[in-house]
Amino acid sequence: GCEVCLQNTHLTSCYVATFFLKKGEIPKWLQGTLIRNGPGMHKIGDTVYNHWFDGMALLHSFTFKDGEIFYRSKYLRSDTYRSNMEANRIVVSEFGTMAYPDPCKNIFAKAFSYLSHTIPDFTDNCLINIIRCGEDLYASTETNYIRKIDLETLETNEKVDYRKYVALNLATSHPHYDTNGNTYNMGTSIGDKGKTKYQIIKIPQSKPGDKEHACFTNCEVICSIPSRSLLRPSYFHSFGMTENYIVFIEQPFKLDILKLATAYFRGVNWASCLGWYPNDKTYIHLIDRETKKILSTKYYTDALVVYHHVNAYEEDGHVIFDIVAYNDNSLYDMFYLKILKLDDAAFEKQGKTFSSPSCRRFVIPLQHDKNVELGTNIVTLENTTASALKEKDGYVYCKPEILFEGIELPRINYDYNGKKYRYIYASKVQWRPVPTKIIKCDILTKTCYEWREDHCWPAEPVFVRAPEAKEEDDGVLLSSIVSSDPKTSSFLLVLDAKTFKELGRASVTADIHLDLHGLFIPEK
Ligand SMILES: CC1=C(/C=C/C(C)=C/C=C/C(C)=C/C=O)C(C)(C)CCC1
Ligand SMILES: [Fe+2]
Repeated sequence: GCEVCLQNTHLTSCYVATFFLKKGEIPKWLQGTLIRNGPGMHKIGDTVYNHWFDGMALLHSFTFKDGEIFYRSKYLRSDTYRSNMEANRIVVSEFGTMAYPDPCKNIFAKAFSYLSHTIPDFTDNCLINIIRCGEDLYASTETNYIRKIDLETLETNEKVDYRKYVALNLATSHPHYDTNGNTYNMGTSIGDKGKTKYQIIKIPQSKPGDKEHACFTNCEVICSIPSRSLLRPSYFHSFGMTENYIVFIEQPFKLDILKLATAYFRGVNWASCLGWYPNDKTYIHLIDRETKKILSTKYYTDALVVYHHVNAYEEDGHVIFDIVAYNDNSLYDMFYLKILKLDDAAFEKQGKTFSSPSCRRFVIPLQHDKNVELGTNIVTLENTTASALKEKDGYVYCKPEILFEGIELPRINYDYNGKKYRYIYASKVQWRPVPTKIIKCDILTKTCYEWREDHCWPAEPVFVRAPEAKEEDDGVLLSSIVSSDPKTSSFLLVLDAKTFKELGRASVTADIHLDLHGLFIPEK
């Protein structure tokens, strides 16, 4: 293991391994590849990144074939990776680390040339997720770049720049998909004619005979939402989508564009351009997918920070959405490597506490009687304590119901995305950001199943539906488990999603890295 970032830094080339130790049974119907992404290298030459989200993207995959599992891992060959390797030091800036490409040249001359561009050229170190656009898979981060990858070999292909097709400087790593194969994503357009706006885009499915990148050339802006503040658009990591609406949360965790434009010059990292405004409101925007318009009612809630939407759906004239939210912005600070490295005692002593995530349900009434008195709760749905109080001037103050405490990296059976659903699969976090358990939460009964084992750090659990699934939880849950004990190896865990019983596991000879997100691609 690596003393800097708690994981191996030696996987510089393709690592292919067959699992050597299998316990239990992997269902024969499970055919396909789980492909995942996350930071894997935090030291290059003598230089070290500051933040866990800075590490060079390391792809890995678990291929299931007739009850056997094959493992493969490979660093994403981004332009960033190549430049860093060639220089044998960090030369491209990442979220938490500012880098200067050429130390021999005058830093100020460099800074001025960056300033003249306002928005600097961001990294293509796509370390967060794997997304599907058309027929192709891409590694993604939150800048304007995504990198096409090969599912089978994990090789890196071309770089796609969203800006060539739509006005987007940042885009999320958590798109949505519909059953026709279209992809929906959201991002931020900065400084285009002085107008900062959020954009919802639709990347259409591929059709036979399509040209290369047809899905991007045919990409369509569904809706533009003006930012409340031109110089401080809200930061966002994901969004929600129901059958008829898109849910966008404009939170008081904001990106300062002037700070961003001068960060090189000032020698500070991108992370320092994010600001938390606890006295501001959090605005909830609902966008009608049919009319492409934002609903005029001004729904809002108290200041919060959200990264992951869990799911959203409509019921009896309400939009219901579940998110994992925090009371402040401490999460990104917790992932500085100097904090992650601390042992429990030192962690406690450094004073900063980690705002614990909670899964919150918001219930938004789409219509209400115009004559109801101010202060009335206009939620008419039963079985929820979430409320929406009518206020003057078209404002509605929404108060969530807390569904579950201490969960992150939520996943669902994606067949139920946008629909009424019952189960959330997630990682359970206690008072440190590294998860120690996998959990299944039943929203209906408010009960949970948990899986844990000593020295095990489980990754985000991915649900895969069984072939003839009848119920929402008919399927398996896949999670790669990193062992924090050097004597035991890492493994892939297969749980029965219904009972949460272990079906099987397969240990790998290679070190598995702690990752972020991924996708299961069924065998065609
Ligand atoms: C490089 C870069 C960014 C990168 C953000 C990243 C890499 C965020 C990762 C978030 C994760 C992994 C959250 C998990 O919950 C910004 C700030 C968007 C804008 C400036 C340039
Ligand atoms: Fe995420």
